[in-house]
Amino acid sequence: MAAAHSLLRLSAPAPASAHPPLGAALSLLRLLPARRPHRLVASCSSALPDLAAFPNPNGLLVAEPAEPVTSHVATETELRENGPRSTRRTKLVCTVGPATCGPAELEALAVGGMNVARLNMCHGDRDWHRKVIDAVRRLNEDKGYAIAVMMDTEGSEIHMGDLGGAPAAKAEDGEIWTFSVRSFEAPLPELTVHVNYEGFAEDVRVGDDLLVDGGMARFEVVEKLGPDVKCRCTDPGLLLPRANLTFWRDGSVVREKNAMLPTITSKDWLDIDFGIAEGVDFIAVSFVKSAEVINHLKSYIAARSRGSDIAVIAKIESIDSLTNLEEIIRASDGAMVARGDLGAQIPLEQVPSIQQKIVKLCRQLNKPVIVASQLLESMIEYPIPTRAEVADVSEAVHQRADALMLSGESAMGRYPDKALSVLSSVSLRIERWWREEKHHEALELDDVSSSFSGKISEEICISAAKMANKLEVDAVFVYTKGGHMASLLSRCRPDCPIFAFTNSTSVRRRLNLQWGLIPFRLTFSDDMESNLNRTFSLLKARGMIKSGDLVIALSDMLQSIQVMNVP
Ligand SMILES: Nc1ncnc2c1ncn2[C@@H]1O[C@H](COP(=O)(O)OP(=O)(O)O)[C@@H](O)[C@H]1O
Ligand SMILES: C=C(OP(=O)(O)O)C(=O)O
Ligand SMILES: [K+]
Ligand SMILES: [Mg+2]
Repeated sequence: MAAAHSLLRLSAPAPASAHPPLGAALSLLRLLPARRPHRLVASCSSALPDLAAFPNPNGLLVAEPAEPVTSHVATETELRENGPRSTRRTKLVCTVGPATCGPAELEALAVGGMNVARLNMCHGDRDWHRKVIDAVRRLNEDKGYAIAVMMDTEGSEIHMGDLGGAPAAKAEDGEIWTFSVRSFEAPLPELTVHVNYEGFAEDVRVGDDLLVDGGMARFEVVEKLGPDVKCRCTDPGLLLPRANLTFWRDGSVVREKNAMLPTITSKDWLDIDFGIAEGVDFIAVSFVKSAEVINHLKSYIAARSRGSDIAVIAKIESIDSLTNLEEIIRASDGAMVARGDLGAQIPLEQVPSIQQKIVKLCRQLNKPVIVASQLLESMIEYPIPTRAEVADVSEAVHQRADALMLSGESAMGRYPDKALSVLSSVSLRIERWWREEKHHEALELDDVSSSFSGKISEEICISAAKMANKLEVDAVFVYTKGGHMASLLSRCRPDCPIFAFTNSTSVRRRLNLQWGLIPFRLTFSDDMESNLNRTFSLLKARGMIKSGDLVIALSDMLQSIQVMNVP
């Protein structure tokens, strides 16, 4: 194919004096690889088999939409109320559980700004999960939301059994409890709990500390009797059904044979099949230890789900993952700082610095990152958070994480909507503070792409983000087929909303997790003029932009940047 030059066009229909920083933007343009040849995508017709495509007067193929642009009710309301520059950039993930699985409760989360609904396969059966997925899809279709679904695998952690149906059990100081790998009929014998992991009695030693839920109750191993391990309670506390167990020796977590447990169990594979069949958007893999398991799952998904591209999120919560962090994140489509289990596997005081490291690494590698667990733990019971929780949420927003997650707060807490609204308002406030302080240029980003054309997209996005900040534009529009250009732009964290248009429904839902992106599914062409006009009218009709707004438009087909006022 003949090499063409990058299309680089800067059109400023308003007088330059109306935008004094324009000169600065022009100087930025010199950074762009405008003189380097690269391939120009000729036509998008082959990517639109379901559409009637016909030549327009310019000889370019224009596709008529087979379905209308998808709307974002919550975002539209935010945009109208706050103006485009001050919409929330940090995305919100809510774990759905008994407190929020009804249609009305789910809708309340949608109204509150939930971007992704998370299903934890540790709990509930597949029928229950199917009903929730259906309810989310119905909300999207009937009420115009764009909520993605994330399935989170159970993995092979060591946990207690169901307590024979009891809601909880209290362990008192000095009591001797039996932790046993034997199965029991309900009701369980007194002071006895079942442990799900066969090798448990072999792995522990007399003198080890046994922590329930990372320390909510603590025991010391005093005697081993075949399958039974006798333990003395040293920190009294409440034992909850299926509570997580870790045992510690000389100040670190013990991983004997349990280090050999598979990351994805046979039950997880069945759940994954279920997730593929139900068309979930993300699969979050618990207790990832290496990149191999991610690569394996990605090829499995590619072989089973033709076309629909499910993103794989690595949960960083196992001590073993910390030595392979970069390799794991490179292999994944995103990561989660799963502080619940992470904090039970490493000393708690190490969690904050590891969180910061993972968030930074993900941004360097252009992967979305979720900060999860106990952000607003006290709101499971109380209508307001602690000051310390607000500071924790602020820190995650300040670190520019893509998303924040609620667990028990939304799954089984008393105030799921209030917890979500705290995440939303703290995000907005911290983002505004960041903007006022003009912090956006802080992080220097290394190259992520290995291909030349990828590097061009990267440079375009970096320049567009700098221009957006300097010119204080109202929005960036990005037209992207596979979503890559949108994520590269989100990675630069520009100080304005990013409207991302893609041909693919699954790409659109995936983009929902990424910082600052407001994704739409829309069939578009190589003719930027027509794309712009159509999207301007659509967003104007929805009150999301207005005539005179200054915007930047990018396209990954033309690898172009345009600056213009909305007509
Ligand atoms: N699908 C569900 N069915 C019942 N309870 C759930 C469900 N999902 C979550 N929960 C409840 O919410 C709590 C917090 O959720 P999460 O943090 O995701 O799980 P875990 O505590 O197992 O790590 C769980 O301990 C459980 O009590
Ligand atoms: C998010 C986490 O995983 P789960 O809730 O599945 O234990 C965590 O451990 O922080
Ligand atoms: K899980
Ligand atoms: Mg976990």
